[in-house]
Amino acid sequence: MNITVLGAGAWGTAFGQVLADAGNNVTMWAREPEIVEGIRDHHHNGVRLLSVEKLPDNMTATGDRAESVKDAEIVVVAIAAQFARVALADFKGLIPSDAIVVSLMKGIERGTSKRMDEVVREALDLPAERFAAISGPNLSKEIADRQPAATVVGCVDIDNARKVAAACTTDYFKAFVTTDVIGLEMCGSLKNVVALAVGMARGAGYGENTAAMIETRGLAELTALGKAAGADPKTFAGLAGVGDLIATCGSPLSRNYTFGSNLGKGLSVEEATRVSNGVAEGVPTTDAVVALGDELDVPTPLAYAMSRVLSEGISCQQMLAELFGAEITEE
Ligand SMILES: NC(=O)C1=CN([C@@H]2O[C@H](COP(=O)(O)OP(=O)(O)OC[C@H]3O[C@@H](n4cnc5c(N)ncnc54)[C@H](OP(=O)(O)O)[C@@H]3O)[C@@H](O)[C@H]2O)C=CC1
Ligand SMILES: O=C(CO)COP(=O)(O)O
Repeated sequence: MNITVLGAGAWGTAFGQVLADAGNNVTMWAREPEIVEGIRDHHHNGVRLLSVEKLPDNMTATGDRAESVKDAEIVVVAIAAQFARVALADFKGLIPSDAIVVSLMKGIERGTSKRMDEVVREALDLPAERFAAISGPNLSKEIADRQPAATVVGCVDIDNARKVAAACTTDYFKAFVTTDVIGLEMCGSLKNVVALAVGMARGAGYGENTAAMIETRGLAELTALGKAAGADPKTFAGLAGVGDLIATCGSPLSRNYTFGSNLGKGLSVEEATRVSNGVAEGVPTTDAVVALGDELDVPTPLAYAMSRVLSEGISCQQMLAELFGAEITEE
């Protein structure tokens, strides 16, 4: 198939390699000429994915929007979530009317509290059956190294989910399918907030018990919010839920975990942002989760505590104290 990836960041590029390994013709669209030339002329992304020396031959790049998508059967969006709406507006009318649009993004839009399925569909005026989300424990560097991994493709039209899954299946990358798009979106976005908190506790020197407490309470919070938003609770026990929590909350390869860890070590939000190796989606998503919780009448103590860390600079100890009320409650 002809597949275009919009955004040649770490995951966009690594996923582009998966698609190329699966036998597709892959075109990367990037706005930076240095990245376009690197991929097109040298099969290398020296800005965002240095660990891969040579990207596959069936992978090229362009900075021209119309050219990038003109023959695309699948268009994959891998742009930092808060910029997806504005970036996609420039592609409206250019994407072939039968192409499936796939989002790799894990975030909630600040200001609107909308999930990426909502943002992408609104920006491109796309019917639900032509939208798919991909989410799972997918740390980009490990997948770029072709380590075995799995993910979940979600689309309300299961045949289209299968089509996308087939297009990204290789001997090291396995894709499952679901119709629970909302569940995938909620899992991927909310686990980043949990990873910030776990990273912060780790950076402050706390051990396994504290990490397990935050991950478990975080899972309960994202499950409650997801259910209220219309997700299938089963999704939260799968690869995109527990699976991604384990990967992201346990690895320094995660930008969210590392961002939190730097806060726990005493860096300010500005300092942690400066040293971040790519976008830490949990940072802008935290406030959006609190707003969504208010909207859906679901308590979000973890997201609220992290929002106070990010806006008021409360300590790790204060953040953890915020997770629980004074009264004794059932788990
Ligand atoms: N890295 C990972 O392991 C995984 C990431 N994800 C998700 O995938 C998404 C992308 O992540 P990743 O590739 O790693 O992030 P990076 O930080 O490496 O890259 C972000 C990408 O967004 C682009 N971008 C930012 N602002 C704009 C804009 N205004 N217009 C156009 N493009 C823009 C950047 O372009 P430029 O280079 O020009 O700034 C870059 O291509 C995120 O939502 C993330 O949560 C999901 C699973 C795994
Ligand atoms: O989503 C991810 C792994 O599944 C990547 O996490 P980060 O965005 O924190 O690096």
